Amino acid sequence: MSEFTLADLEAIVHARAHSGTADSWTAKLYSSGMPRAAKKLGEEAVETVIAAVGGDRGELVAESADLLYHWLVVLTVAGVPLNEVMAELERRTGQSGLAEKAARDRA
Ligand SMILES: N=c1c2ncn([C@@H]3O[C@H](COP(=O)(O)OP(=O)(O)OP(=O)(O)O)[C@@H](O)[C@H]3O)c2ncn1[C@@H]1O[C@H](COP(=O)(O)O)[C@@H](O)[C@H]1O
Repeated sequence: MSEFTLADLEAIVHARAHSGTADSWTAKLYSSGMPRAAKKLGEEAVETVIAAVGGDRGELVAESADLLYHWLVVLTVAGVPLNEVMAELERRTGQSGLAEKAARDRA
């Protein structure tokens, strides 16, 4: 099992985004701004869906990696730290998704 975490990848993305290096995809995408970064994220999301529906495990793993990487780039462009998303996920751990939806529907 890999011990590499999303926090590790976030640190790499931050460093590369601000590196100004010409041969860095991250730096290129970061400097092109949110519309381009978000478009890439959307493409990777669709490719992940296609892989999931297609039932190819290897493709699903590869597309999921593309998706998470591009999601971290979008968070970086937006200035949202991964930790903030993790805190929101942690906040939700006390409640089931169905209970949360029912509470919203009642409101
Ligand atoms: N995890 C990734 C990662 N996943 C995907 N990609 C790049 O994302 C780009 C777009 O992926 P696509 O599958 O859409 O490829 P494509 O179809 O050729 O792209 P388009 O021509 O459609 O834009 C490709 O250049 C991929 O190499 C990534 N680029 C970087 N990382 C991580 O970021 C680190 C720093 O990378 P650089 O910033 O490039 O140095 C790397 O060491 C990795 O850890």
